[in-house]
Amino acid sequence: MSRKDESAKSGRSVSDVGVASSSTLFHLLADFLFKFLVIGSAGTGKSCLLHQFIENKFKQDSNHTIGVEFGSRVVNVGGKTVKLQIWDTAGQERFRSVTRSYYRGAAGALLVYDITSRETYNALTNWLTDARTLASPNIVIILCGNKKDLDADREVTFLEASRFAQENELMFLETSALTGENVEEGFLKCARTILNKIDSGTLGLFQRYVSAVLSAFLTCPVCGPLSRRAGPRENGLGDPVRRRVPEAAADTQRNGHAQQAAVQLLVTGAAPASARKPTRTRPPPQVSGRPRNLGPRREGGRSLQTRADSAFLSSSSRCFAHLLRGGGGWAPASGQAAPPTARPDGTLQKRRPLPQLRLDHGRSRALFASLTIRPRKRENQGDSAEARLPLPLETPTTWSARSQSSVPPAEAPPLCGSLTAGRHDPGQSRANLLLTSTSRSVSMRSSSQNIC
Ligand SMILES: Nc1nc2c(ncn2[C@@H]2O[C@H](COP(=O)(O)OP(=O)(O)OP(=O)(O)O)[C@@H](O)[C@H]2O)c(=O)[nH]1
Repeated sequence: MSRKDESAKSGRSVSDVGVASSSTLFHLLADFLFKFLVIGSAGTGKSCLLHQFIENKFKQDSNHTIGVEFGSRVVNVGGKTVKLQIWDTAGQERFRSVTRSYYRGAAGALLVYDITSRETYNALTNWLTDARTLASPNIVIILCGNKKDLDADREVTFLEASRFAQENELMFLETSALTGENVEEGFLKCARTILNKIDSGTLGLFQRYVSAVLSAFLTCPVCGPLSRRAGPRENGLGDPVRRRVPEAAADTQRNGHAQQAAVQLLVTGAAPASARKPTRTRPPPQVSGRPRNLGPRREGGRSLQTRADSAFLSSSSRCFAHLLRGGGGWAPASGQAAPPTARPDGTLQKRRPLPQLRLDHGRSRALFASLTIRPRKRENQGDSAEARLPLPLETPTTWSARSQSSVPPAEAPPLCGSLTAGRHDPGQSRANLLLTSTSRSVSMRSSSQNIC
C-alpha cells in the first residue's frame, strides 16, 4: 500500500497539498475542522510532537523550524470526525513576526515547554499572551511539558507547571515526543474540549470554522492563493520543506495581506438594520393550498447549486482542494428571528432565524460578493424565498437573509444558498461557498473558480 493510501486510510496527512481523491473524499467526511497551533520556545520539541502525532514515530533529525510547518490529521472524537489542521510554529525569536501571522482563526493550541529547561518554562507567559491576543481570547490551550522521558534532568516540577496551568485556565499534560507518551492524548484532549464548548454553546463554531478555513485557505485576489504562495511548503512525502529565511519573510508580508484581503465570513449577532437589504418575495402558492415547488433558482440554464457543485467537483487546483477538504459542518448560527408578521387570517407568522453573515474585505476594494439563499428544492414547501445581496464591501458588512416561508419555524424548509466572492476582473479570483442550512445545522461547502 502506498504512503498516500495509508494516509487516506488513517486520516493522517502531513502532505495536505495535492492528495489523492480518496483522501479528499475522506477529508470531506469530517464533521469539523479545527485549526491548531503548536507554540513554545525553540528546542522544546514542537516539531517532534507534531511528527509523532501525524506519523506515529519520533523525528530523529529535527532541525529548527523556519517560519511554520504544517500537518493535518483526521481524528474521531466522541463519535465525531474532526480534521485537525496543525501549524507548527518556529520557536526562535527571529521568526516571531512570521509565526504571529498564523495565529489567526486557531481554535486550539499546544503550548509546549521543555521540562529540562526552566528558560522555556519562564517564557510561557509571553507565548500565552500572544495566543490569546492574536488567535482569540477563547482559544483552547493545553500546556505540554515535553521530554518527559528525561525525568532525571528535570528543571520544572509537575506540580509547579500544573499550578501555572490552573492559574491560567489551561489543561496540562507532560508528554514525550520520543516515546509518544501523552502526545495523542494532548491533541485529542484539546479537540474534545473544543467540541464540548461548541456543544455547550460557549464557542462560536461557525465563526471559528469559517475563519479557520477562509483565513487559512481562501485566496487573496491580489496576492494569489495563500496555500500555494504564502503557506508553508511540503514535499508531498510528509515532511514539510524547510524554507529559506528571505522567502519566509516575503511570505509573511503576502500572508498578512492575504489574510486581510481574503473574504471572511463570520456569523455575528443581529445585523444592523442599515446592513439588511430587502428580500425578494415570490407570489404565494397557487395550487389548492399546497405549496408550489419552485425548485432552485436558475441562472444561465443551470441552478446555482448545480453550478457550485460542478465547480466543487471539477476543480483540480490545489488551493481548491484545500477548500474542499475544509468541507464539514458547524453549529447553527444564532441569527435573530424576524418579528412575527400577521397573516391575512389574523394569525401570526413566525420567522425562522437564519445565519447572519459578516464579510470583511480587509484592505481590498476590488472584492465583490453576493449571497443567494433560498429553500432547498427537496423540501420546498413554503413560499420561495430568495435573497440576493450584492455587496459593495466598502466596509466590513453584516447582513442577513430572511426566509419568507409561511410555514411555522419547526417545519420551515431547509435553505441553501451560495456566496460568491472575488474580484471583478473577468477570469480572476472567484470563490463560491455553498451554504446549506437545515433546521438543526448549517453546513458549508467551498468551491472556487479560476482561483489560481
Ligand atoms: N529526549 C527527548 N528529546 C526530544 C523530545 N522531543 C524533542 N526532542 C529533541 O529536542 C530537540 C528539538 O526538537 P524540535 O522538535 O526540533 O524542537 P522545536 O520546538 O520544534 O524547535 P524549533 O523548531 O526551533 O521551535 C531535537 O533534538 C529533538 O530530538 C522528547 O520528547 N524527548
